[in-house]
Amino acid sequence: MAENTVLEVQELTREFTRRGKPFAAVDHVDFRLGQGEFVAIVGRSGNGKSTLLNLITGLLKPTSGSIDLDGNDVTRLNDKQMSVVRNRIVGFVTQSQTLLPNLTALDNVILPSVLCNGKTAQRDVEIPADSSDAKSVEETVSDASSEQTVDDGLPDVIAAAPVSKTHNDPVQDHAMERAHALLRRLQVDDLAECYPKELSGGEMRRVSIARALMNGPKLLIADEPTGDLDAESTAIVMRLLQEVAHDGTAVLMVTHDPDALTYVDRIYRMDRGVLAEA
Ligand SMILES: Nc1ncnc2c1ncn2[C@@H]1O[C@H](COP(=O)(O)OP(=O)(O)OP(=O)(O)O)[C@@H](O)[C@H]1O
Repeated sequence: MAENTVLEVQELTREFTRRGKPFAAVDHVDFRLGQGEFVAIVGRSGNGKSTLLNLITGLLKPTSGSIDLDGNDVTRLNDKQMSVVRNRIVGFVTQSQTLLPNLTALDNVILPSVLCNGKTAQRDVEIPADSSDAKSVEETVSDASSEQTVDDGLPDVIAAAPVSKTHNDPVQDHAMERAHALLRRLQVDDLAECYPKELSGGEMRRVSIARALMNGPKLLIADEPTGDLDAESTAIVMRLLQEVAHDGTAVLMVTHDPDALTYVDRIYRMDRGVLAEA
């Protein structure tokens, strides 16, 4: 793998079965992304874009092929090790809304830093063989959503999280400053103390982007990050993603938005599972 490569997928294939017939949602995809590159994938609905992102983030297992993420063979990591990778190396802005309802916008943004004890990715990350306590934001969100009575009490991992109210800890103070700075850059810092239900779709989306950037990921994956944003908010988000790439993070975005495409270095098209440069 070349020295500045953050992500390399080779011959990546994922088959599903529909009405008894197998088909490849992702079909022998080869793709490389280096530090600081900003790349978009476009393609009609149902052509395999989300499946590709879920494979890269280890949320889905491939049928065949390889995925190397910052020197880690994703297909060989166990679930706990993959959680560490997801938390420290990758920031993921998902298409659907995944903010935790019981945390303020600020605490949602701080959460990834709490989950990895203030360790961030812009340095070499060692993936421990036994990461028994590891949880990624995606798993925490999924744990929280499976709680029957969300309002009665938080799941342990959230309840234990030293969120923004706890002071006098330099690591937490630093996390809080960083979270506020990200919210400011996305022009939603005045909403820091609001709960997700008090935010519009576009505001929630911007808070989610701040959360994905909290740990300074080496790879930022964004699935339709401007989906519910107006032109002005789209420009704010895209300029931020451009700056993030300029600072060295590899950015991989799936989008249908022609305005968003004007900011990227390269565009790929996904057509029936096959990826090619547009
Ligand atoms: N778990 C599954 N089982 C069977 N088929 C699936 C499964 N997940 C996705 N598919 C199919 O795989 C294909 C690719 O789906 P995918 O969600 O990756 O498309 P997409 O390009 O991201 O679409 P969109 O732009 O609408 O989000 C679709 O035909 C979809 O129906």
